[in-house]
Amino acid sequence: MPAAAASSRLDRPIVLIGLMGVGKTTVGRRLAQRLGLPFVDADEEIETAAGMSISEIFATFGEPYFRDGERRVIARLIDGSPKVIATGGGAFMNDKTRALILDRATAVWLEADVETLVDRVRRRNTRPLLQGRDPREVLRELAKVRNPVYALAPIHVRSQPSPHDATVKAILKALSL
Ligand SMILES: Nc1ncnc2c1ncn2[C@@H]1O[C@H](COP(=O)(O)OP(=O)(O)O)[C@@H](O)[C@H]1O
Ligand SMILES: O=C(O)C1=C[C@@H](OP(=O)(O)O)[C@@H](O)[C@H](O)C1
Ligand SMILES: [Mg+2]
Repeated sequence: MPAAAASSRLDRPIVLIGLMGVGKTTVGRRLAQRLGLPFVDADEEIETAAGMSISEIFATFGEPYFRDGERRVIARLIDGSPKVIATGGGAFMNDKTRALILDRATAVWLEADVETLVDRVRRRNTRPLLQGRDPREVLRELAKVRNPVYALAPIHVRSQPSPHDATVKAILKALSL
């Protein structure tokens, strides 16, 4: 791609979407470093704004309240200035949030098979949707419902096995950067 077209990719925020454990937060941070752009994790922003963890928000106010806060936070983050934004796995499922991302950002769907995700979510057991349930079963169900919606993103990248930098490289290639 010509340099001008490639750099226009960076005029808008890059937004990572995909299932829990695929690497949006960790890979997003490294991608931002590599591009010299700010990095923001939407879940962390929500936690800071609420003064509570995601689990506490779900337990105290319920998922619909969280989704509304998530939509408002992402709307604020997509302010046009170039940056890398990692979303939580459910953000792109909200019609308004998705419309906003597709309209004002470059959405990158990071995908991995369910067995890889199960292995990765084991490392941090704070995700409320996985509490008290078999993660494999939940992730299989979510993949079935969500993957066709994630597929609306213009860019699709398979998460590579460690090191994370291989995934960063795959994203840069897909973005022609
Ligand atoms: N490409 C990768 N290879 C190996 N482990 C990874 C990779 N990407 C992410 N991980 C690991 O998987 C776990 C979940 O990653 P995280 O960034 O929190 O995912 P998400 O934000 O999509 O839920 C973390 O322990 C992270 O280090
Ligand atoms: O898939 C989801 O609905 C969720 C994913 C989580 O973020 P990660 O995808 O970063 O784990 C977090 O937003 C919340 O637990 C809900
Ligand atoms: Mg995350």
